[in-house]
Amino acid sequence: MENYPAPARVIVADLAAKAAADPSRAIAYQGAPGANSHLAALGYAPDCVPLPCFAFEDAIDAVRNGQAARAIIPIENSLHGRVADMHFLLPESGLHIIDEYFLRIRHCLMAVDDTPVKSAISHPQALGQCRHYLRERGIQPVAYADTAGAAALVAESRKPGDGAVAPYLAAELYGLKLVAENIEDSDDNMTRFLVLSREPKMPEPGAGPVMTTFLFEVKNVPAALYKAMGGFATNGVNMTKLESYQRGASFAATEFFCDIEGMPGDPAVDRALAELEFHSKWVRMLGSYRQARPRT
Ligand SMILES: O=C(O)C(=O)Cc1ccccc1
Repeated sequence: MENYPAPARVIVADLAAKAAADPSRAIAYQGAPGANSHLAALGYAPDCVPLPCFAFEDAIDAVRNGQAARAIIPIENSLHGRVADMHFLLPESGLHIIDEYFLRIRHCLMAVDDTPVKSAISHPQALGQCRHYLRERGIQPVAYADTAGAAALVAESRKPGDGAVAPYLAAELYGLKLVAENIEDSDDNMTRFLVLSREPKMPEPGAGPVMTTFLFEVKNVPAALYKAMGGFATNGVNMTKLESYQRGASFAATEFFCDIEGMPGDPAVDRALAELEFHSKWVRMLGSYRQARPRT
């Protein structure tokens, strides 16, 4: 609680008390009340209690220790790429991906008064999504833990010329004046969120395909990745994401974050995963869930 700027603490305390009264309704997220992840929790489950957590690890711990039934974590954005390093957070978390959720991200510039804004404080992802708007006006981006936390900080410091880039709700919660709305550099500014749970869950019935997300590390031999991927091609399993990421001092891009259509138990998927495992040092399944937005 003490990590948050003072204007956010009373709201955080209220939400924490509501979550403690009924953890089954609580959805933990990283950030202060009014952050995009707060909006995502309410959009995904309107009757939930959004539980603000200062760091991603705190949101994951809240699910692990039973303070919240689920966590909702931003993973990638259509304008600015990867948001959270889930491949670092998830494997050791012991949690399962049970759903995905897409939120249209709308950024507002807000301040305590009408002084021209010289610095915009916000989450690096939000600053990156408004890069052209800020640059064209000579506004200096300043990184902070999250968007709404930045708004609470501006409301607390009341320094003339400081602004925050945050959702409209944050301006309301922390009593800031709106300088501009929808300052993101493109209209199709979407963030994909993953919903995490202690227990795996069968994908909900629905029109879209089932998705499965997993991590793997290929053996460091020629053509290992090519051969590891071959099983998906020969079995007709559609791969919608393959991202390499760096972990450890090897600096060899051999670890990957992958999304496919289908799930274990599908014969074609099982055959493809068997070939993947043969050419990999390890494979870590993170969860299966219904596709929430078609991959066009
Ligand atoms: O800081 C927030 O509002 C977050 O929830 C993180 C974030 C920031 C920008 C886009 C999506 C999520």
